[in-house]
Amino acid sequence: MNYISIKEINSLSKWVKQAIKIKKNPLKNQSLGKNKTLGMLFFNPSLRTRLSTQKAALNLGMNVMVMNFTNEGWTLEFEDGAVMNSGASEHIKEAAEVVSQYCDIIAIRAFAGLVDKEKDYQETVISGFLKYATVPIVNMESAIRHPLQSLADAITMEEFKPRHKDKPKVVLSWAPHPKALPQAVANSFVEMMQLQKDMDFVITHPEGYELSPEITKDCKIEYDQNKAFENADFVYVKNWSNFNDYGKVTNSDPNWTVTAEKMALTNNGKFMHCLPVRRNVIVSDEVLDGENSIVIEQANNRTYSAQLVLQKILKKL
Ligand SMILES: NCCC[C@H](NC(=O)CCC(=O)O)C(=O)O
Ligand SMILES: NC(=O)OP(=O)(O)O
Repeated sequence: MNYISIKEINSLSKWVKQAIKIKKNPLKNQSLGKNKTLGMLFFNPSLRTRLSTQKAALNLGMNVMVMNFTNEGWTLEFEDGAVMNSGASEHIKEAAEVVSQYCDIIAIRAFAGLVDKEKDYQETVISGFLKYATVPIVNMESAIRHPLQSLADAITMEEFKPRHKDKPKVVLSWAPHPKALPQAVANSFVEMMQLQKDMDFVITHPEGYELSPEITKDCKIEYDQNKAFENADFVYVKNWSNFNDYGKVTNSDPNWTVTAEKMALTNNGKFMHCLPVRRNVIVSDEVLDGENSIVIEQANNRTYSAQLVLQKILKKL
């Protein structure tokens, strides 16, 4: 079993219940991972993913090895048949096969390059590992998906959803950012929302900032952010760079920053963000530090989302 996309989940509600059970007693399965090794490979920075996934593995009694490819690994070649006479020192074929001999599970973080849309949307790095590794692969944010994040988001919404309402309203809102960021978090959030049975979902972003139509499919899009926020129970905020004008920042309108005035339009809505977040660019201090901000608990749930995934994989080894 691999965990590449939220689509690996057969029943989201069951997985969320199981994760909440793990959260109540995280050390219950400490012998499950005994003598098993998790290898975590990072091609980009991380705080939450690195520590929560490691913590999850330790809760299961696993050994953990972490490697940063950015400064410490050989530059990898991903193209079959490549003549390797320039930058890359090692082909993914050997690298993935070798790492598989040391690890029982390999977890990978490899962001989008945001230059070549086709390459990013083909998931070159994670697909290379899937092709050549001989052990299960876990996605710790790939070019286009961040499924450990969106599972943690689903856990968090279950914990904080209003009990009296049949169909909570959830808004995914774009917000400005000075750098070009990947679409992965937003994509996986959308895919997770498509698995939710009883929630109203709307995406809001400036015109021209549409996500991949293959991912958003039948999702409701509202270009008026204020309208989208009306009566929302959860406001999930994230910047992404332009998908059509690929990887470019074509809008940095500060009117899209989430402020207390905007949150006042919601149904006492909870503020969510995957973190790290740029204060007073994505969201005002007032909202982020306010009592309806659930970003810290959201980050806490990363441990239980990772632990559930590792637990399921370990049981199948
Ligand atoms: N893993 C959570 C988000 C990671 C990444 N954010 C960032 O790179 C923010 C960097 C900055 O704000 O400088 C993203 O958007 O996919
Ligand atoms: N949310 C998240 O994935 O955080 P890191 O990038 O710090 O791991």
